[in-house]
Amino acid sequence: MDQFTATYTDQYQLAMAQVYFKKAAREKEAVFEYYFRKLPFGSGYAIFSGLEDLLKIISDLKFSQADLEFLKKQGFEDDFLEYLKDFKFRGKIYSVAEGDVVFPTRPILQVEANIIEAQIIETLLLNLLNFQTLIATKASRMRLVAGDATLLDFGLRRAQATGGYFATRAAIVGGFDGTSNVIAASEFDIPVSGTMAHSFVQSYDDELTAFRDFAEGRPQNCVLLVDTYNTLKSGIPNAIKVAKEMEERGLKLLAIRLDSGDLSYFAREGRKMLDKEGLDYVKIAASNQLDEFVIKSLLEQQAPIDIFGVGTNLVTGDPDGALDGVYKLVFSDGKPRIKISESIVKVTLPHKKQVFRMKDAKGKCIGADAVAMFEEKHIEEMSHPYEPYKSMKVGKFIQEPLLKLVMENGKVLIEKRSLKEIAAYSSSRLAELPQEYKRFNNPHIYKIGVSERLKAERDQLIKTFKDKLK
Ligand SMILES: Nc1ncnc2c1ncn2[C@@H]1O[C@H](COP(=O)(O)OP(=O)(O)OP(=O)(O)O)[C@@H](O)[C@H]1O
Ligand SMILES: O=P(O)(O)OC[C@H]1O[C@H](OP(=O)(O)OP(=O)(O)O)[C@H](O)[C@@H]1O
Ligand SMILES: O=C(O)c1cccnc1
Repeated sequence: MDQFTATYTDQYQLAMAQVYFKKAAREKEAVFEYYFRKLPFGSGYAIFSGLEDLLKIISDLKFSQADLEFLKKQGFEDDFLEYLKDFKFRGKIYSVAEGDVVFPTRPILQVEANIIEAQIIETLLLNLLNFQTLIATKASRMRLVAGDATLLDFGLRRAQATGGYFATRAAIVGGFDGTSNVIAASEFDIPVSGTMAHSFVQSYDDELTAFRDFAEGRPQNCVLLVDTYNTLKSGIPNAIKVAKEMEERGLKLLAIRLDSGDLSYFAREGRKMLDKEGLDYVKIAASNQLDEFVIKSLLEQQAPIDIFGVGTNLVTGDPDGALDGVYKLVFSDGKPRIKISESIVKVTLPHKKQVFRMKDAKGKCIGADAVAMFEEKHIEEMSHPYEPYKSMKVGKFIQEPLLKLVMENGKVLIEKRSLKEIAAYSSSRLAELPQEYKRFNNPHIYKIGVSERLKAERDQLIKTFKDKLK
């Protein structure tokens, strides 16, 4: 993660920061919030990912000497560069826990800092959180349909350049079991695994010798790719021969991999052929442009596939190129701030806030979160954010506050969790979400409400701006 210095940002952040600096506004306090507007993949929920990376990077963030020299050449002024030399993020961050299920239009994370620091970290924050949340959500959809099958990330080669690194991490948060990506596995302590490529088989004059040599070189966790020439007539029979030879040496072939054709048909035929030879322990792995829909379909066809290797569609978040997460100013210099728009959906909610998840007496999520003023502890009624006559009494519900202080004075406050722990937390939060929000077709729309106080504050602010324009 060494590539992240404070110039991992857009130039306009620095242009604004220099003006704040010159106008002696550098101690001006600001609160920005992170949220997204639209769920990706037609999903009924998203999985929040990337927080721990973000906090770690922010806590170490500085401008290098080379950064300062570059900025000088761009015309930034000496006194400002002198200030940047000692730049450190010293603010607070409140956030939803990494791995939690999250929904559009309500704050997931809040930054409270002086305005220069809060502005400089914007691009980095959006870059990390939008991407990982997108990929963790995609991975989670595959986990939902894959049941007990093993899910492996094979995506590095298809990822948008270095994005593959964080895509692997996010895939694990979303419920994948392992990866072929060695650097990410080593950095994030993720189980690493893999099979063999077609080139290995092609490089030999015959498939059987290729399989024998591979099994010799990789006696544990050996997986043979069986579709280079002919899956049923050559690949699987040769794999069976090698599996038998391994048995003679006290070893076990782990799996065969199918990478083309009708995966359900080949898996069924392959299973029969292996079982007939007493090789019922040999697993079947499948790959080839898989996604949540193909995995769901294969399992509905009762394809006996134990391991799915997923590349392109996972790490590129197909078909959604990006999560549209934004970072908006909601409070500064002692005053609430609002962005007015012709489109009511784009009018921001002012003030530092808290978000409550509504739960019934048994602790089950009822499918609603309410956004409130930060000071509010319990709310009686929540209103639809835009539709004036829609509201709901919520006083009787357990109200779980979601935004917790995770950074103070630039220091990370939360204990580092392993990815396994984050993934387990994510899965437990997803289990609390009723089924209707998890289906692929027309999922139920999760309710996001605003407290009466917050709504009144917003409406008053809109009125003030409208009155000014009269
Ligand atoms: N039984 C099945 N049910 C649903 N989808 C399947 C099934 N078998 C394979 N698929 C998926 O259908 C697509 C098939 O892709 P394609 O037509 O390119 O076949 P292919 O076998 O890869 O062809 P080629 O031999 O040229 O590589 C892939 O996304 C694959 O995962
Ligand atoms: O289809 P994806 O979900 O993106 O999964 C990854 C794909 O990458 C590999 O193919 P590639 O042709 O790159 O290499 P190979 O010769 O090892 O098959 C692998 O065999 C999968 O087909
Ligand atoms: O290990 C594998 O089989 C693998 C790894 C990356 C991409 N495709 C396949």
